[in-house]
Amino acid sequence: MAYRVLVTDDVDPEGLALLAAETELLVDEVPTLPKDELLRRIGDYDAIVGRSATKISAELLRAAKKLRVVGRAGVGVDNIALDVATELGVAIINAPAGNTVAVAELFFGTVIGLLRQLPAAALSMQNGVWDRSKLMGRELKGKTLGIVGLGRIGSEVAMRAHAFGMTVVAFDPYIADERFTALRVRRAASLDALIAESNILTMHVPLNDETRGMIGKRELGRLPARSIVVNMARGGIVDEAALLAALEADQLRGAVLDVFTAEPLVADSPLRTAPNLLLTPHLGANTVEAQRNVSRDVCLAVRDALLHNDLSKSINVAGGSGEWGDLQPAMLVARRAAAVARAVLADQGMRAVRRLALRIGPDLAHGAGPLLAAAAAGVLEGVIETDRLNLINARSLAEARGLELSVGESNELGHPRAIEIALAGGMQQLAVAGVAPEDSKPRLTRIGQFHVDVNPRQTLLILTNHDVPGVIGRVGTLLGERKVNIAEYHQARLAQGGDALAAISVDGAVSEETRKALLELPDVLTASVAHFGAE
Ligand SMILES: NC(=O)c1ccc[n+]([C@@H]2O[C@H](COP(=O)([O-])OP(=O)(O)OC[C@H]3O[C@@H](n4cnc5c(N)ncnc54)[C@H](O)[C@@H]3O)[C@@H](O)[C@H]2O)c1
Ligand SMILES: O=C(O)[C@H](O)COP(=O)(O)O
Repeated sequence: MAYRVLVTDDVDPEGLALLAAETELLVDEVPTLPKDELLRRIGDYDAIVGRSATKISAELLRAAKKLRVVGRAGVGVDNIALDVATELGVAIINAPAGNTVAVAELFFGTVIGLLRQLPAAALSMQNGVWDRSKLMGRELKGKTLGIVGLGRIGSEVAMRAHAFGMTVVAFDPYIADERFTALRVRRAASLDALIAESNILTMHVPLNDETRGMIGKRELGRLPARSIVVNMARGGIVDEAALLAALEADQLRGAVLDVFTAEPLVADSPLRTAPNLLLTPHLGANTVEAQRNVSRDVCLAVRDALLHNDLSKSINVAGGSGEWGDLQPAMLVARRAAAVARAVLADQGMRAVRRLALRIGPDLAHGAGPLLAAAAAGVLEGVIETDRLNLINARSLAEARGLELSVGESNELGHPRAIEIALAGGMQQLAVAGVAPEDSKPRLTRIGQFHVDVNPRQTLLILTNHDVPGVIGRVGTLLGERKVNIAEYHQARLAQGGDALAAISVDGAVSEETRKALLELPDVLTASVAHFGAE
């Protein structure tokens, strides 16, 4: 089956070639499309790859019935309706690291340009003028640089600032002290404290409800006299009207803006003629190297998501960034253990699951988010009507049905890569456990109190019976007569002559009629079937 990928917004050809090289991917490259045209065409596509110029709105996502992946060749995803994408199970993949250096270098280029009046100097030379006295500049050395947001770009700016002999201070409540120490950056106790000492204040945070309008009239008024403000992150983080007023009042030495509340900036914007304001048309990521990097990164991840269902680079799987190679078997165990627990409880009359508690061994602690999503998917599969149940939307779909989800690390599961799913509702509960060792196949190891050892392949039959001779033979004969092939048969009991449980892994499906026939056999007490969906 071929997947169709729509590419907009001038994405670098090196990444696109990686997509086009796959026979199962059909790539259509178009210029940035007007909203209505994109809306009309999007229904045909499994993936879209673009940059910030294409708005991936809620309306667009709801119209995109086949869409599985949105690839963003860059960092910012404020042009994408993330909540709706998550609800619909559409993976959002960006390229977070490829353009970091490009922005950091533009920061120094523009700030030095502003301090040394380079735009005015170049213009004067073009106009035949030679006037050095009007073009007196200032140095970076000895100035205090205040960085808001010590993430990828903020860090690269900090490292380079040391080379210029600057004092570097930053405000970022989400970054640990160790990182500040490693970068030799002093932590400001608050944004106000940072502002109070910054000769140059630069923003490197995402645009969100917390950061919109973060630097307004009040904050600009608290900067030391003759400071510089730089915004290369997103338009709206620095209030444009307040900045304009401060520049016109000669309150600041100057400012640099690379990003704007509305892009492209309208031709008659008052910002274009504001004094001491150096403007660039969103050039932060516009280097050959950065565009090549982000295009390659995002196209590889989009390819893997479409062709190999690898969602590890998707930013809307909770806690899911990073490598998932070692997590895949554990996710399979989590999903299948949850499906088994749900099937067994449903046959005991408990259909409305209220709580899902996941416990994981210490070696899986890094995968808590994706493993919880996998478990939620296991509880929901076959129960809810959706053709897009996946690791992206499973948690929100489960929570929307009133299911409480929790995850915790435990050393008491008997294996560092063990997984236990406990489902509860009403008075009933059941725990199903398994392991995903690094060197052997994933197994289910416990169903309720019964110790089993079975590889959860296509379908698992779970029978309880009296522990008397002859049951295994009768079950085997019945399944054989109905052409159900047994892959593994694991019988467990708590005590001789008591109740026993059989975990029977079979190829293909087991019909409801076969399940009922099993229940008719002497000494069989319950029969549950867990059909596992696609991995
Ligand atoms: N101009 C351009 O072309 C261009 C290019 C790349 C990135 N960007 C923008 O730059 C910004 C930063 O990119 P990045 O790759 O460094 O992101 P990042 O996620 O690595 O870093 C962002 C940092 O902001 C911090 N942060 C979040 N909220 C905060 C708050 N309220 N106060 C203080 N700190 C806060 C986070 O803890 C994080 O460390 C993004 O908005 C991105 O879209 C612009
Ligand atoms: O968020 C980003 O990566 C930058 O703002 C670059 O955006 P662009 O890809 O539209 O140039």
